[in-house]
Amino acid sequence: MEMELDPFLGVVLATAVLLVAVLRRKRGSSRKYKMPPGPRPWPVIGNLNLIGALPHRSIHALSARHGAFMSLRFGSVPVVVGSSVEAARFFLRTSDTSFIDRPRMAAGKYTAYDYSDIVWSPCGAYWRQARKLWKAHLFSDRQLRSQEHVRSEELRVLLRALSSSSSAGAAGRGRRAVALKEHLLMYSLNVISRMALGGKYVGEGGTAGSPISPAEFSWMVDELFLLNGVFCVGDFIPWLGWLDLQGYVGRMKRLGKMFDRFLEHVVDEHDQRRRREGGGFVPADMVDLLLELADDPKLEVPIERDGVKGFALDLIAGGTDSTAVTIEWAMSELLRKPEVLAKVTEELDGVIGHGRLVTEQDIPDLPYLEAVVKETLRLHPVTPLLAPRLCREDASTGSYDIPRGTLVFVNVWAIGRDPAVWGHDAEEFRPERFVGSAVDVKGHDLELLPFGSGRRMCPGYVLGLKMVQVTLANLLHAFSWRLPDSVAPEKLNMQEKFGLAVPRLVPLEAVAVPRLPPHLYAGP
Ligand code: HEM
Repeated sequence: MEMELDPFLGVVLATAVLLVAVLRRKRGSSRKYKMPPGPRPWPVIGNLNLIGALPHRSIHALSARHGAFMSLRFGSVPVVVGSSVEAARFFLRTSDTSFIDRPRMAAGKYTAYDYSDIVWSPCGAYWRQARKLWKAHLFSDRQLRSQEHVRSEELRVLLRALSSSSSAGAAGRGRRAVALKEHLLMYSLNVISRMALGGKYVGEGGTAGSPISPAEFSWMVDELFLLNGVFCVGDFIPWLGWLDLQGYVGRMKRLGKMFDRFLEHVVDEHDQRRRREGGGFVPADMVDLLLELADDPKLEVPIERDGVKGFALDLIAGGTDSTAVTIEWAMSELLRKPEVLAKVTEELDGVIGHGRLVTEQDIPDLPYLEAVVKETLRLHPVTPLLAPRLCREDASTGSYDIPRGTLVFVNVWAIGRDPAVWGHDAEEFRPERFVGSAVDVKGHDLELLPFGSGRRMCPGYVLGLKMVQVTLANLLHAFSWRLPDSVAPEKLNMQEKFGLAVPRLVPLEAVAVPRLPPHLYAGP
C-alpha cells in the first residue's frame, strides 16, 4: 500500500482538491453516525496524504494520537482501523459477521480472476463453499500428513543447495555469504508446486514445456504481493481511476495475464491426464482435487475454470512468500542476538543430536524453537494490517458506529508491539516471553494474530506454521550461522518493504557452515 505520490499525480490531486473545495455543496446525510475519532480529511484525497511508504507504521502513529478505534478517509471511502486487543475482539470475534466481506479492489479484479479466488471473493455462498472444500479436502489433517514426504525431501534439497552455495573451497571462515531468501523462495515454491500442482513447474527438474523460468516466477510472486497491497488511487477516487496515475492497474493486468498463461498450462496438463485415465483416474494433487470438486453436480455454486485457477493461485501465493518472509525475519533477529541463537541451537543439540535432521513430529519437543517462531510472528506479522475487510451492515462498538461500506483494517503489527500488552520491552526480540506461556498464534489469543482470527482467518495456517517451524529448525540444526565479517549484528539493516506481505527491504545475506555429518546433506 505504497502512497508515495509522484509529482504528476500530486499536481492532479491538488487541482482536484481545489476544484472540489470550490464546488462543494453541503449535502444533508440521511443518518448521523458517531464515527471513531480521526484526523480531518481533505476533500477528494481524504487522509491519503498521511499514509507513507509503510502504511502500518503511518497508521500506528496516527492511532497513537486518535485512539485504538480510528476513522480515516481514503478518497471517498470511509475507513476504520482497530489497533488494540479490544478492537480486534470487536472486528474479528463479537461482530465478525459484519466484517467478513472483502472490498472490491482493482487487485482482486485483475490479479484474482475477477474475485474468483478465496482471498478476494466477497462473502457469500461461493466463498463459504470454497472455505469448506479447502478445509475438508485440501487442508485436512490426512491430506497434509500424506504429503509430509514432499516437504522433507525438498528440505534436504534446500540444505544441500545452501551447503554447496556457501562453500568457497576452504571450510569455516573461507565460506561465502548466501542470499537466504532466494533459496527459501525456491524451496517453498517447490514444496507447494509438488503438493498443489503435482510437480515442479519452475526451475531445475521442472516439467517439460514449463512456460516459466525461476527468476521470472520469483519476480511474479513478488509483484503479486506488492500489487495486492498497494493503495491504488482508483480504488478510492473512482473518477480518477481511468488515468491509472500510479501505473498499478497496468501492472496488475500484465501480471494477471502472465499468471494466467502459467495456470492454463498447469490446468491443461491435469485435464489431459484425467481424460487419458478415464474411470481409473485417482487425484494425485490439489489441482486434481479441485478439478474433481468442480465437476461435482451437487455443488451449491458452480466452480468455473477461472475459480480453479484462482484457488491454485491462492495456494501458490499463500504457500511461497509468507513462509519465506517469516523465516528470513526469524534468521535476521537471531543473527542480531547471538545469545538467543546459541540457546535455540543448544535445544536442538539436546533433543535431536547430531545424527539426524528435525522432523515435523519433533516440534512439540522444541518449546524454545516454538517460542522463537511466535516472537518472530509477533514482531513481523507477514500482513501487518491483515487483508482488508468490508463492513457489510451497520455496526456499533457501543461508543462508535461503523456504517455499512466502511473499509476496515486491524493493525495486528501495532497490537503485537503494544507495551500495554507486552510490557516495556515490547520492541525487543525476546522469545523467553513465550516460554511457559499459553499464548498461541492460532487465532484464539487476540494479542497475537499473524494469521488473523474468525471466519476469514488464514485457511492455510497449519501448513504455513509447520513449514516455518520445521524449516527454521533444520536451518539452525544443520548450519552454524553468522553475518558477513563486514556487518556487525547491531548494525544489521532491519528496514521493511511494504506490500500485502512485508519482507525485509534488503535481503539477508549470511554465512552458513555445515555442522552435521556430510551424508545428511546428500540427496533424498
Ligand atoms: C507464515 C505463513 C502464513 C501467514 C503468516 C498467513 C497469513 C494470512 C493472513 C493474515 C490472512 C488474512 C486473514 C484475515 O483477513 O483476517 C491470510 C489469508 C489467507 N491465506 Fe494465509 N498465511 C500464511 C500461509 C498461507 C498458506 C500456506 C496458504 C495456502 C497454501 C494461505 C492461504 C490463504 C488464503 C486463501 C487466505 C484468504 C482467506 C479468506 O479470505 O477467506 N496462507 N493469510
